[in-house]
Amino acid sequence: MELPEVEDNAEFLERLMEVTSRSLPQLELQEQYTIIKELGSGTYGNVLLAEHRERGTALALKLMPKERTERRAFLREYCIALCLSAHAGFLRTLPIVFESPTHFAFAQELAPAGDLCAIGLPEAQVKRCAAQLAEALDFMHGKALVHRDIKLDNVLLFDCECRRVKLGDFGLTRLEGTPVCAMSGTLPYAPPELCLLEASETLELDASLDVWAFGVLLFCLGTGCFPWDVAVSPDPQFEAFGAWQNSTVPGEAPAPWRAFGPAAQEMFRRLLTLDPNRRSPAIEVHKYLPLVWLASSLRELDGAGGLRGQGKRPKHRDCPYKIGTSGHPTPPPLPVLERRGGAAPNIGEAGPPALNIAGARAPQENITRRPWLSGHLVHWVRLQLMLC
Ligand SMILES: Nc1ncnc2c1ncn2[C@@H]1O[C@H](COP(=O)(O)OP(=O)(O)OP(=O)(O)O)[C@@H](O)[C@H]1O
Repeated sequence: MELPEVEDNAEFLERLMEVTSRSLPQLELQEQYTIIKELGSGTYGNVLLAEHRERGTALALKLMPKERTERRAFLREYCIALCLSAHAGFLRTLPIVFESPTHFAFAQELAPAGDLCAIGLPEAQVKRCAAQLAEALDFMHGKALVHRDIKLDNVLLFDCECRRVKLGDFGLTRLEGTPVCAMSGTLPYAPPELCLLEASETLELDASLDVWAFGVLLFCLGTGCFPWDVAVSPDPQFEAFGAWQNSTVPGEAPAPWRAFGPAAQEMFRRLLTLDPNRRSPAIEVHKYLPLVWLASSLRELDGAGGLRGQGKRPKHRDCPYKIGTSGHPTPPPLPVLERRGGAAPNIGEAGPPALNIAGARAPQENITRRPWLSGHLVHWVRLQLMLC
């Protein structure tokens, strides 16, 4: 039996969410996993480091309180995360999903080096991040998905040299064309077209929104600072940048942008084009990888933890592990297991839905990938769709 033809991505997502919802185990807290510590928390929930009691496997468990989370929102985030797992640029989502009386939860692979908030990186590492994130964005944009929350906190590290970084957190991800209101997304990363929206207005989602946030993120990585507080007047940093962008013959770049050489300045002007219709695609960053990014006057600072410009600094964090003599990162020892707040939560294992969104663009070739759908996932999806 073939998978049914799917007319469009929205319909496919809806069906996948429906299938997942019907097979979602409802569990009391049992004795399957031990919660070790909190890895992070955000607006929508907590991410915990958990360990399977019998197998000893560690994973990241995203818990979303039911009192603040709509069932549909949880299902959407899980299904999109699972779909994007096919690409090496995204956190791998595991077929472990459940609801308890108080929470929704799903599991993802553990990113042992945390997120990208330890910023101010040497040029080589910034470029590594840029290359991998551009691939990831190209992949999801090719599937008409807009992440909407590109920021340092949502880039997860698998080593301290940024050889493997992945994008996570698909809580705000929607299909292109979805109308969104003002103030969705994180302020310093929000593009002007979003910042300028009136409360009564909506904007049709477009990949260019992620590209702008990607440009801001790369600036943060290179300098250790945000380029502005918010991308509208009268923010002085943004006004100076806007004037530079609008000038027909661009003169000297505003001060913070002089940390970069001409090639990187051109790249930033393309990623941060004020008109979203003329903004370059994220993948165009690849064109600039062979060129020097830092300004020649500042290159001696490279490798000393990055540059330090002016402006509002993103938070900093120490790298949780050292690079071993082999050149490979040495994972940190797991913390001593300790149970927090009584019984450890239990995690149910549901059959894994998987998603092959219609209209997929061929992925780029220069990055390791898992197959889009493995054999048993195809079998599982077929079974579920037969039962629909
Ligand atoms: N797989 C993982 N491995 C290690 N740490 C993780 C993992 N997933 C998330 N984290 C940590 O938990 C933090 C919060 O995760 P996440 O962004 O998914 O939560 P959120 O509630 O959706 O946050 P936000 O408010 O940004 O939307 C991340 O910034 C990161 O530090």
